[in-house]
Amino acid sequence: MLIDGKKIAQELGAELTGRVATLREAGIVPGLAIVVATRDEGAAWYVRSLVRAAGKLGIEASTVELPTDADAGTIRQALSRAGADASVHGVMCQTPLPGGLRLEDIGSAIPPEVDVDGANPVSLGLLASGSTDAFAPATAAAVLRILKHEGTPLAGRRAVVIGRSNVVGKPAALMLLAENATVTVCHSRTTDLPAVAREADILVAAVGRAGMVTADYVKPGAVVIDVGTNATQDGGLVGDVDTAAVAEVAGAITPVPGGVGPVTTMLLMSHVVTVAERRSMRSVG
Ligand SMILES: Nc1nc(=O)c2c([nH]1)NC[C@@H]1CN(c3ccc(C(=O)N[C@@H](CCC(=O)O)C(=O)O)cc3)C=[N+]21
Repeated sequence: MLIDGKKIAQELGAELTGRVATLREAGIVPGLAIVVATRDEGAAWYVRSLVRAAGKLGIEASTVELPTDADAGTIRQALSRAGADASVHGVMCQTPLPGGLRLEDIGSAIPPEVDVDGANPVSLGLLASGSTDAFAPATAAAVLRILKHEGTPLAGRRAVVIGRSNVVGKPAALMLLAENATVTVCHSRTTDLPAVAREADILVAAVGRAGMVTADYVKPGAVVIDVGTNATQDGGLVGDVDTAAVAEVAGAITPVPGGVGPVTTMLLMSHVVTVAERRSMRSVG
């Protein structure tokens, strides 16, 4: 069975429209600032998608375009400036960053309160310690949202995450752990990866290698979440999973496109709206 991420995103969008309307009635316009210091086509696509989604929902999205040779100091300054703006409820920084910079190096400039894509190491630490105040990266949050939407049991079940990045693999593993799954995190040094993956009731693929996860990685009936967004030569998009082959074995699988991506976009919006709601509650007292 293919999981319809677009439909889940639409449901989230309908719920968000109501929450934004309530805020706007109180004179609050949720605002998202996107700092862009990359010419990466995937990032450019995502920025356009975010701006479009924000527009539909009544969220004010602004982009801060930096030169592609911007250094860490320049990016950090743009992030903290956006974070200090009272009309901004969410700040995110597009990756990949220029000059080999890592998101971990600049993410600490985003105040944790408005860190809607979980880029500040403090947010990851809060997530690890079980706090619900911090935001997980939207992509990792999308993995969990899809599993919950599908009613996939998590407690006591075996989850295997392939990939250990700070933006997907690690936070997704922490969130699965918080749901009482038994979690294994695999990576490039894992021995006999297919055998480990085959133990999974829930398999999350976040490696960034097109079609790497084949049918021999999958236990019959497992739920497979494909986080990969790999550009193909003809301008298309494929995941980390060989979807057609794995769909024959899996109980359910997210396609690419139309799986994790659309849910990610909506959850980023949802995080912005949550910050606006939190701030409005505080100002009421
Ligand atoms: N700090 C940061 N956080 C990110 O989450 C982040 C980022 N930087 N930089 C760029 C990548 C890319 N990314 C995508 C999100 C959704 C789709 C998406 O929704 N794609 C559509 C299809 C697109 C198509 O067909 O071309 C889909 O999957 O259905 C794609 C790509 C988030 N990224």
